[in-house]
Amino acid sequence: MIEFEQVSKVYPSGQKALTQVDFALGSGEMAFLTGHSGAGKSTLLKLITVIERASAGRVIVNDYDVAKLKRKQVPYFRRNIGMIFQDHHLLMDKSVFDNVALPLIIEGYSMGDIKKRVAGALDMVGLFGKEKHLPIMLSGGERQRVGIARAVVNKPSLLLADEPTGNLDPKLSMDILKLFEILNDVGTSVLIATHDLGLIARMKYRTLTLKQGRMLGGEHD
Ligand SMILES: Nc1ncnc2c1ncn2[C@@H]1O[C@H](COP(=O)(O)OP(=O)(O)OP(=O)(O)O)[C@@H](O)[C@H]1O
Repeated sequence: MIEFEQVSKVYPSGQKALTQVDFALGSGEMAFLTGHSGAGKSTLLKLITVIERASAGRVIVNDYDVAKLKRKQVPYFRRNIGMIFQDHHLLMDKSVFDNVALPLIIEGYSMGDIKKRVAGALDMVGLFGKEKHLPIMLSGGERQRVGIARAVVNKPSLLLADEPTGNLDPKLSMDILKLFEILNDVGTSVLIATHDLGLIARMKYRTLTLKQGRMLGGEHD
């Protein structure tokens, strides 16, 4: 599903973000990615989604060697990856329905299909009935769940989350992680970048640790 072979990333400023990183995330696996601020977590996720490209090494995602993807192939490649952000990146002037429907509209689904899938995604995150609300009318945890519904509405095989619980209290954080578990149970691969060691400790998943751009060898439960 994801394979990094000796991957390094140096930004044009000269800043080294990742150095010779090797790791693999298998199909259907769920893992945490952790490390101090500036360790390279966001950069690693950006290499997977081809927001950034590696300076050296090989990144393979869903059987694609991403270095070989042409710029115009990237949007198609990304359809199979759901992305969740700490600050949810919702369109604040659009309803919950419109926010969640966005990936399907871009992909050209029919309105009938869109309604069915959006309803299913909102049901899964416990927001059924809130389609017409604007994000401003929702709590922080609810907004985050709208972001999750949007990320999974087109049933991607891989879900990436960058500090998805950063602004949430422990109870809400746990609720969000339980949602990831539900998605993982139906076969979605999930990689969650987080600082929240307390959260990691409470879950029994593999943990990948970055330190100053290097992946530490020992993986622990
Ligand atoms: N666009 C960029 N241009 C130059 N340097 C960058 C850029 N993005 C990140 N960096 C640098 O690369 C290093 C890794 O940053 P990255 O955002 O991947 O870390 P992180 O582990 O996600 O940190 P945080 O937990 O604080 O979000 C840092 O030194 C950062 O300053």
